[in-house]
Parts: sequence; C-alpha cells; structure tokens
Amino acid sequence: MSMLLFQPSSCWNTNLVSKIGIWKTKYTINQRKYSSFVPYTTTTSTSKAVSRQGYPLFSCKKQESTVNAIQGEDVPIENSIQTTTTEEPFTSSKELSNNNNHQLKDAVDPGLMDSMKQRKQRAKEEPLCIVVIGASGDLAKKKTFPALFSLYYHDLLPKDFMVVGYARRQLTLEEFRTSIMESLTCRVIDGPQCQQKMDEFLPKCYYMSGMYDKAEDFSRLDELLNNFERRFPNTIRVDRLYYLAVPSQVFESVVSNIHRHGRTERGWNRIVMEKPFGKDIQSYLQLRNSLRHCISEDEIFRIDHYLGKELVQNLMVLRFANYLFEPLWNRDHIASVQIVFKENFGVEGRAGYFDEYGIIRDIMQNHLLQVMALLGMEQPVTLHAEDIRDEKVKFLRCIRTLKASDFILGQYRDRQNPQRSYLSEPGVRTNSNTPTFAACVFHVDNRRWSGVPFLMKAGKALDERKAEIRIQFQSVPGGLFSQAVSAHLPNNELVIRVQPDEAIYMRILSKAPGLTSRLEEARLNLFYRTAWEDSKDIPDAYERLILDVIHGEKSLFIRDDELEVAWNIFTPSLKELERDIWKPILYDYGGRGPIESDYLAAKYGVQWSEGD
Ligand SMILES: NC(=O)C1=CN([C@@H]2O[C@H](COP(=O)(O)OP(=O)(O)OC[C@H]3O[C@@H](n4cnc5c(N)ncnc54)[C@H](OP(=O)(O)O)[C@@H]3O)[C@@H](O)[C@H]2O)C=CC1
Ligand SMILES: O=C1O[C@H](COP(=O)(O)O)[C@@H](O)[C@H](O)[C@H]1O
Repeated sequence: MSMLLFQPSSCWNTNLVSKIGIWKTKYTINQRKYSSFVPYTTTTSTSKAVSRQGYPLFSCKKQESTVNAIQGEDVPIENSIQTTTTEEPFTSSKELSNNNNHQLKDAVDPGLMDSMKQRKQRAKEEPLCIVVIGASGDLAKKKTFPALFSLYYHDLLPKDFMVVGYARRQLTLEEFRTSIMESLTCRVIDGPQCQQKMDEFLPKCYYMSGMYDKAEDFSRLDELLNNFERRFPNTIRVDRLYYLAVPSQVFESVVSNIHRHGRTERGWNRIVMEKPFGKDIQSYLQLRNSLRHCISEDEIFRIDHYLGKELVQNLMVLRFANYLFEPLWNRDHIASVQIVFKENFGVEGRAGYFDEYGIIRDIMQNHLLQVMALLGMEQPVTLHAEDIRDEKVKFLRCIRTLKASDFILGQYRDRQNPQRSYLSEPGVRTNSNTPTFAACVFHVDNRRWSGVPFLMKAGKALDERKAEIRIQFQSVPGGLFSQAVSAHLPNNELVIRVQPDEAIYMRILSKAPGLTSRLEEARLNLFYRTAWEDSKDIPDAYERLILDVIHGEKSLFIRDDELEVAWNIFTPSLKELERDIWKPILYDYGGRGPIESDYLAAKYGVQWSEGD
C-alpha cells in the first residue's frame, strides 16, 4: 500500500493525495447478500478515510461485536456475517466528495433496515414480562413506569405483557398500583382515552416484595412470571426484560439471582442497568467480571438516558447529515466547547444514593461525557451500534486523564432556610464532602481537537433547570467592523439546548435594520416548539430507550469498553478529590454556583455562556 501524505490540515488537497479509492464491502447475513462503499486514502498499515481537512473519518476494521440476525437468536457477527472486500479505485476529488455525500444514506443499509422491521414485528407478537427491580424508588416512579405507560398508550408494547414491580418495601397490590397511577401522565392530552388506557394498563401491573440477595424470593418471582407465560403455548417465544432501577451496589446479587432463578428458556432475557456503573475503574471492572459469569454483553443494556434525549440523538444528524457544520468542526474554527447541566432543586429524598456518588459520578462521568463523545467523535462507518460505539471509544481514548486541579467543586447550602441545605438532607453523612456542583476542563489530544478546551459544568440547586451545549467559534480576524460594535466583536456561538424547550440556534452578528451601520447580535433559530407542530409530543428519553431494549437495538446504550475508558478518565481525579484537603466550596441554593468556576474558565480564556 502506498503512504498517506501527512499534510497540515490547511494544505489538504485531494490533488496531493497519491491514492484515493473506495472499498466495496460485500457481506452476507444469513444467506442474504449486501454491499456498501467506503472511500479511503491509503496508509502504510490500515485503510483510512480522510476528510477534506485531513481528519480521519473512519478506518476499516474487523467488527468484533454481535448483531441480531434476521431471524432467530442474537448471534456473534463472525458466525453470521462473511465479508469480502474488493478495491475499486477512483481518483477525482469530485467523485470522492460525491461519495461522501451519500455516506449516511448508504450507511442505513436496506438489509439491516429489513432486519430491524422484522425484529419490531416479532417484538409485538412475543409475550413479554417486564420486571422493575427497585420499583419503590424515585427513578421507577418518575421515569420507568410513566415511560412504560406511554409506550402502552401509543400501542408500542407487545400485545401480551405483564409488568412486575419488585423491591424490599412491603406494599399491597393496591398501594403499588395507586403509587404508579399517581405518576402516570399522558403526554398527549386527550383525557377520556388516557383514563381508559390507564384503566387497562394498571391491571397488568403486579408487585412483589423481596430481598435483592435472596434466592427464594427470586424463585417466587420466577413462579409469578411462569404463571403468566403458561398462558401461551410452548411453541410461542416469550421474553423477559429486567429493569434494574437500584443503585449499582446491588447489581451483582440481583443479576446472579436472575441468572440462577429468573431466566426464561423460551425467548430472550435482557437486563437494563442504570448508571453509574460502579464508583471508579476498580469497582467497575470488579462488577463487570462478576456479571460476566451470569450474563453476556448481548443481554446487558447499560442505560444512559441522555442518549435517548431528542437533541442528543440529533447531534449525529446535525454533524453528519449537513454539509455546513463538519468543515468547521475542529480546532481551526472552534475556540471552546461548553457542556452544562443545571437543576433548580436539590437531592430531595435521594441522599441515600447521592451522598455515596456525588455530582461527578451522577452526571459528568456518564451523561455529559456521552454528549461530549457524540460531539467530538469522527464520523462512524455506518449507523450500526458497533460502529457508533467504536468511534465514541476512539474519541474517549484521546481525552487526557483528569487531575483534581482540573475541577472546582461545590456544595449547596440555604442560609435562609437551613433545612434545605445539602447537609440537612436526611441520609447525608455529617460533614459530608460530597459535591453537588462541579466544573471541570477536558483536553482532547488528537488532531481535530488539540488545544480546544472542553468545559463541563453540572450542579444541583442552581438558578434554573437547563442542559445545553455551547460551541464557541474563533473570533473574526481583521478589524473591519471594530468601529461598528461597542466592545469587541462577540464570537459566533452554536447553542444546542437539550432541555427545557429544545432548540438549536446560532448566535451571529447582523447589521441593525435602518439608517445605521451598527452591528447587533442576532440569532438563526431552530426552536422545536415552533418548527414542528408535534414537538410537544417528543417522547421522554426513557420511552425511546425501553423500546430499543425490546427491539434489541443497542446504539443508544453504553458498551463495556466505553465505560472502561470513561472511568479511566475520571478515576485518578476522583481518588485525589476524596482526600480531605479538597473540600467543596459552599454556594447558595438557587444561585449560579461557586464563582471559582468562572476563574477556571478564565484560565482558558473562556467565559461560561449564560442566558439565551
Ligand atoms: N432518580 C432519577 O431521576 C434517576 C436515577 N438514575 C439511577 O437509577 C438508580 C436508582 O435511582 P433512584 O431510584 O433515584 O434511587 P433510590 O434511592 O430511590 O433507590 C431505588 C430503590 O432501590 C432500593 N435501594 C436504595 N438504596 C439501596 C441500597 N443501598 N441497598 C439496597 N437497595 C437500595 C430502594 O428500594 P427498597 O428499599 O424498597 O428495596 C429504593 O426504593 C441509581 O443508580 C441512579 O443513578 C438514573 C437516572 C435518573
Ligand atoms: O441521572 C440522573 O438524571 C437526573 C436528571 O435527568 P433529567 O432527564 O431530568 O435531566 C438527575 O436529577 C439525577 O440526579 C441523575 O441521577
């Protein structure tokens, strides 16, 4: 193979590249043949596709993961897919760019779309038992049951299903049904039908009180599920979905009991786990090893509900389905990136969990890091789960390990109403140093992002509830308009507001209308509320994710190696920060958080962007 020319990105020019080609990859899935095209320029070792700026788009590599075969069980990819690769060289840059334009279209392989359709169809027909472990908790009540109800409301659950809540708390069936009814809301407001649907849904819900580490209790649970499944002839497949809405310290015993006493032999078993998965790299690896004796990677669905949020799902579309953004998406044009999560309430009854974990493990190591990976990764080869997750892992591996000094930590207190202070929450340890606020800065050591600070901020009990991404572009060179604005020219900014009130907008400078030459800041807006009539019907992230579990679709779930890299980035700093010298700075309930986070940003020449 010939050499890739290592040109500085600004000099990249298709005329200078010695060899451009296209891989035609043919593969067969369960006797059906498909092919796809992958453009490349050649390197000494592997074949790499390179963007116009010289950033690698993707590289051809063997897939190690698994896919669902068109019919039947999940099977390892090696067993179901045979690939042959032929090289069909072509040389003109026009052809290359044409081919790139079709990348996403080609990526949605018609064969695999068929397979997804069939999986969906099959999922509707197979009776399903859904078991929510930790059914007495906050997540189950606020998110899991409402999402299940909404799926039922929209006729997306299988024809025959049962939902079983399981937790240690003693609840009668009536108490349980009342508790879930209280939080079942209809996204679509059409009263009578909603009530009717609720009346149909609730009788399908059962409750069982049991311990997480007692085999007998799981055998009782199994019996309850068997009773339901016996209603269907043995020739019909029946499936089981276990949703673990409990803290990760009980995962091991729960999964081991499910493995021994809770599997169905008649269909799939899938286990959904909530973040955070462990507390650091060591506990994660230990958890992973012990779970491996009981369940396969195929059966695990590690949920990070931020991946199910509409705007987070839109990140890849924004970047890779538009021509506009990708050429600017690099260090030559972007000055900084900010990823911010704010909540205007405290831990409110969840201290038992939160005090053990803190805001870094609760929000940053998972939700915000996932968002950052989607923002920073290269274009995946296809939209298949494994290709997307491969790219996320590659990007995460380029992030420099964090140090304690990269962080500012805070903890809220309420001087007017001390009862609302974090330390007064029932369940918080006396003098706890657990942070409820953190700001930090990441450095990404790769060609695309070197030198661009990625700032992250997450906090509870702040001034508003908001999650957003802000991409600040470089300042405009030259002084052409310096007379026309009062201070310096503000940089362009792309804002992706994940919640509330989903929006994507660009802050630009514009001439103020009229007989003036004054420049003013203006916006190019995509407000979901006004752009799409049915935007009020945006499903909750959990609806999308639970549906994906039922369909066996994994692209919005976290793979084990992603998690390993994520913990590697955070673990050394978490260990350092747990030493007593790193006390969180107290900040006022309802405020902006510690001012020190502004100084941290200033160190990198950045100001946290606020407001709309
Ligand atoms: N709440 C939320 O909005 C979100 C939560 N999550 C994640 O979901 C998981 C559960 O969260 P959440 O529902 O808020 O937590 P909860 O504190 O409400 O715990 C859920 C249930 O687990 C049981 N439980 C709690 N602590 C322990 C313990 N130490 N040992 C054994 N059982 C325990 C309790 O049930 P019982 O005593 O009856 O057995 C409790 O009702 C966490 O991992 C969290 O990170 C993720 C996203 C959002
Ligand atoms: O995972 C978690 O997320 C919620 C915030 O979720 P959102 O969808 O309402 O933004 C957070 O409150 C909780 O602490 C955390 O565990």
